[in-house]
Amino acid sequence: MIRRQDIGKGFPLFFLLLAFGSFIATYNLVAMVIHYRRRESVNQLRVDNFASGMLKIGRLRVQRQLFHVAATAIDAAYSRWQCRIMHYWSPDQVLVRSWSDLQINSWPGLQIKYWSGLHITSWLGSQTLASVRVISENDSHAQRPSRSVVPDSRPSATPLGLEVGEHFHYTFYLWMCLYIEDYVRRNGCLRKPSHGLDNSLFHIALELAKVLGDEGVINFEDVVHVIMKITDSSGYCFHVIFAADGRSLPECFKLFDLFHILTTDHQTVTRITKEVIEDFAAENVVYLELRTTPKQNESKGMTKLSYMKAVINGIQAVDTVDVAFVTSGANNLPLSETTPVNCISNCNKRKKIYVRLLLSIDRRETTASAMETVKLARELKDFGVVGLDLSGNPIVGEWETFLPALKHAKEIGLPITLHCGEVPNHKEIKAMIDFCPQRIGHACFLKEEEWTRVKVLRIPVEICLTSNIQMIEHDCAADIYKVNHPVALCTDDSGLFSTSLSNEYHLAASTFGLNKRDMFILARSAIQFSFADLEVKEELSKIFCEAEGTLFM
Ligand SMILES: CNc1ncnc2c1ncn2[C@@H]1O[C@H](COP(=O)(O)O)[C@@H](O)[C@H]1O
Repeated sequence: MIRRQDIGKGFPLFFLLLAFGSFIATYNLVAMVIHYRRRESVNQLRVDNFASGMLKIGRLRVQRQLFHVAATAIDAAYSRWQCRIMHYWSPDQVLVRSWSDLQINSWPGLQIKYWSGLHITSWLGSQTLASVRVISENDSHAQRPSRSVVPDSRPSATPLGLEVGEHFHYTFYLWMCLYIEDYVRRNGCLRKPSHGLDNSLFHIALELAKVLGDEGVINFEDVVHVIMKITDSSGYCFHVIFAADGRSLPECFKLFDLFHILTTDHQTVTRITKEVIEDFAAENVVYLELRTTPKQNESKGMTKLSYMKAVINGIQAVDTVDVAFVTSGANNLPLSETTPVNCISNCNKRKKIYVRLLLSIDRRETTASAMETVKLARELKDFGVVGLDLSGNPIVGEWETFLPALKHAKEIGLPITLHCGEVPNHKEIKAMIDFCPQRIGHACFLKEEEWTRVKVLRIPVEICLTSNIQMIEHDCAADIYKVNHPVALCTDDSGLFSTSLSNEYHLAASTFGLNKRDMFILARSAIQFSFADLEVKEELSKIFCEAEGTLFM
């Protein structure tokens, strides 16, 4: 028999549960409304087929600044519940190629099966997620399934992450909260998982780093953390892979050094170049200024010239889009094996991308080596090389070392862009501004008076929002944008920072408060600051003109 007293005792608990239930229901409702509002506003900016392409942001609904990968090692009810919600909220699941060849070495036995991007709204908050399926070998399936045994098909209609099929023992949830960066660098653009791990050079980087570690060339343990940014947390979330978060500047340069050891053979250089261009073209980028440091590597028979030939071969190897990179009169140049690739025919059917190259002088170089790069740039002027860049670890090297080469470049009419103010070295910042380069990049640590001079001299600024998060924090980027100072959005090292140009525009839209037309104008204005010749600039203007008609009819 239930006593009156007991009923009285149960009441507070009942109300508590009722209140909690109502809270969750209200939260979900509000989160859902906010999510769809956001989604609508982003969809207003959707310009997937935008001929000029720079603004393709439809797929980006990323609000957070960091990139996390959380992994569940169990097929618990909680995970299932989350998967259900993930599935429910993801009418537009995206399958990003098969990752089935990936083996993550630091997790022996795991093989990624597939990946898909999702959006989740729950009491945990509204987030963009992705699910990665991996296969374990550490179980009754002692043999690693061969490719044919593991079909590459996308998941069936069952909610993602729920089917614990023959080979599925783990479900990974990726809290994909990408963040922003800026201009394009070849090695920094090594493909990352989001582009398909079959091709991931990060994967190769790990493999090769292991080999080099075994050979005693590097200390594997030192670099593996930088490559994978491993963070071990307890419980069901046990890993973070390929995270872009928290990589410090010195770590970035450690990674660059590793890339250089790993990728500095002709074949890899060609491959990376091709992939970078394809990735940008896939984003509808119509003009790509790719910068790279010509490298010498005696053990591989590599000279700065042969390095550049490998880059040019990479440009030529692109077959998914038409690439225009060779200027007229190229036939007399020293690269006899390079055939000009241009897209005159079929342009309406195939995407076309203009690719131009900037040769970087690394801050570790000597004056003589910098001078060699300038001469090479002049030699390759008709092979898409349009200018020079000074980059590299900002705490290494002296401005005076590179000055003679840069002065020479100026004299022979090669445009120059400088990594300026990546660290607060005001003596150098002043000298760089006084040099009056055609553009500066990064500009994270400029003082008020330095900004004033940049503005007075109208030196265009390459804004790399992801890479230079300080520019957002200190409102510099928004400030210079608002006063109509010439700026160009760039990606810096898209692979390293897990970004894309679309992502940069998306970020700029939220940082600067841009609407679709503002973004269009911002993208178009970059034409004048590009180092392309007049002919290309006119072509680009035409593309934008056509796009304007389509976009703002
Ligand atoms: C964080 N922002 C940055 N600041 C300064 N230098 C950077 C950079 N990002 C890239 N590089 C420079 O570009 C090289 C990689 O491309 P390449 O091997 O030349 O194609 C790096 O080694 C570094 O020197």
